[in-house]
Amino acid sequence: MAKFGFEGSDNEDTKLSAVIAPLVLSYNDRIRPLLDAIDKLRHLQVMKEGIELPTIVVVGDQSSGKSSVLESLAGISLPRGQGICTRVPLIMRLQHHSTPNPELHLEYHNKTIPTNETHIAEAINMATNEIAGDGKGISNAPLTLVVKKQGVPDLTMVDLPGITRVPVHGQPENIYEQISSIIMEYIKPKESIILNVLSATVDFPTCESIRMSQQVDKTGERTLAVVTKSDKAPEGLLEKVTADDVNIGLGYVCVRNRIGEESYEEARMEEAALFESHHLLSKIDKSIVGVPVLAQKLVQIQASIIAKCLPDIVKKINEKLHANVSELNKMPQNLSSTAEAMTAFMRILGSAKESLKKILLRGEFDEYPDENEMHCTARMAEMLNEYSKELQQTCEKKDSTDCFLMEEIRVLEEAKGIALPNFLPRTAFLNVLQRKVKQISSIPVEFVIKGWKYIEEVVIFVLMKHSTNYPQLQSSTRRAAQDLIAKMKEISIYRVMEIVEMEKVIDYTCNPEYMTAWGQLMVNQETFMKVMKDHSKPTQLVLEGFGQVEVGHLRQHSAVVEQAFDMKMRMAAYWKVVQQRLVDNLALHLLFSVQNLVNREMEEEIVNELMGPHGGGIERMLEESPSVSVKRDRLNQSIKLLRDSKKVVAEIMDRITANANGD
Ligand SMILES: Nc1nc2c(ncn2[C@@H]2O[C@H](COP(=O)(O)OP(=O)(O)OP(=O)(O)O)[C@@H](O)[C@H]2O)c(=O)[nH]1
Repeated sequence: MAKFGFEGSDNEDTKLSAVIAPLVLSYNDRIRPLLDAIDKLRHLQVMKEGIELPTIVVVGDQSSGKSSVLESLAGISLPRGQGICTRVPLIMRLQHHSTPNPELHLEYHNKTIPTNETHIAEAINMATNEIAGDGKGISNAPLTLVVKKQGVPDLTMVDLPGITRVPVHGQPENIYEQISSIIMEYIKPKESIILNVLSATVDFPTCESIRMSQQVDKTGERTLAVVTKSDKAPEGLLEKVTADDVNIGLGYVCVRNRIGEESYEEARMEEAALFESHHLLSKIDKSIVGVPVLAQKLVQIQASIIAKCLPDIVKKINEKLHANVSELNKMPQNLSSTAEAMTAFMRILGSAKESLKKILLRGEFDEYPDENEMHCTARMAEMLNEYSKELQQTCEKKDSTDCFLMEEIRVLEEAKGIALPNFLPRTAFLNVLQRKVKQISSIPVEFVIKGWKYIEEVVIFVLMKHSTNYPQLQSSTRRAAQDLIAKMKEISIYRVMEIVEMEKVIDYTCNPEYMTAWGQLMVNQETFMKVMKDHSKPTQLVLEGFGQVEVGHLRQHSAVVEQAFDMKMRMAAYWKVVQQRLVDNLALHLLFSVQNLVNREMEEEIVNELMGPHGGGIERMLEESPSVSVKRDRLNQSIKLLRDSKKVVAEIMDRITANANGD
């Protein structure tokens, strides 16, 4: 109990265990305003905003005596009996009031139904039937019972349906799962105090309610056990509560509830007499027996948990309020004229265009610092590098599988004509070039397809992000972007195929690198030819640009080998130029296309699409989309709720401060 810092001595508790009304004397005045504030917050349903309130939750196995405990505390009759009685969460607000006439009412479905002590059980049953249906089903929609009565402790508790594993006749098959999920919802928050009602007639470790509370409160620091039916099973009760096999951090209170048609006062007298004179029960310490002790403990626990949770509640209310107000401010204004709609539309297009310029053209990604996919210039550079590497690797792979110079020799043999032998036939060179280009011809096309796919994803993401507040614009905007990019991709593919085709049929460069590279490669020719002619020399040699090659097989082609070597070296020098051109041209083309897309064509295409037969026109922006208006309503409601809640907690905090200052 020290965990919550409770005050009050055992002696005081002992005195209270005598039959007295009111049940709790001293705490009410101090606790009442705090509890009222929490009850007001509960009534405002601040829990809907994810803010948990300190709550005493009553759990227990079916027929363990939960309702009986509550009626003992409230001094009224609740529906009691065999089988399931509590079918909805019953929020019970007990309030001491000074007038002798009790006032009772039920609150549910936004209505208040006054009732009285005689008809309360009946009224609860009717309300339960209205909430959960006439059968045996259960519901998690709560029913509130307010009891204002002289002498009751100021306490708010939630009684939950009793846990049962076996559905009784007429109950749904999954009754256990339904009840467990309601119980879990209430006992999980760390702000909840679990009042675990255990019947003295059962073995505590076998109780389902113990199993459940242990799941959420392992150390038991927020669990208090009430042992009912002490009169029915007095043997061994003292040992059971002393042994504490089930880890109850806040301790045990043994009670004897009202039995049969006893009046409330009679029941209290019977209970006091039982614990006073029963030969076994009288041995239990008086600080842990009787309903008055239970009332006292609950009031203390409630006060300390409220005091502990209140600052956090205030903080959470303020945070949520702030977050919701700024979200509402970010929402679009309601547009009322075409001019306003046009301005909003142009603003969206303008901001999307600026965003795309930044990420696609200028490489500024301050809007998306953590989303690597949106760092477009870097991603496109990576794609280009990969493409360049793939071009190179594909050629090298092919070269390494062929025997050195054999392709050139074959082509030269076929290009032979009646002509002077030392002229390199151009057709042979073009033939080899064609084969090489053919080997890599699909790579540039795949590159542009991949590039456009990426650009499309980025463009659509940015457009959707900037038009989130106008979902009615999004389908035509998306369509326009997709159509435009599809068109541009087609053009790119055509253009790339043309570039590849040019490389295939024409051999030209003005790049001086070609001559330089050829010159460097030809330095090896003399050594190579010596090996060809002098059969005593080793047939392996290292050639600049080719590494170690085997040349023995070429000695039988001495007529063309020199020419083949020359052709290979020309091709090697020229191929570097071709590869470079294929990378440079595609990079220039793609960047140029992206510039056109962002700077000119996108805007035009989107406007045309929106104004076109399927676009719906700019007027569509005037109709607020249902999702936006639902969101606006939700935010407004939530802001109102939080403002009301803030007022409630502000009042109580002012009071606490005033008290602390001794006002
Ligand atoms: N002898 C005796 N009987 C008790 C005591 N407490 C409860 N009962 C009886 O046990 C039965 C079940 O009590 P309820 O209070 O309806 O139990 P419950 O846990 O609210 O039941 P459900 O909500 O339906 O699960 C009733 O017949 C009560 O009269 C007690 O201290 N002594």
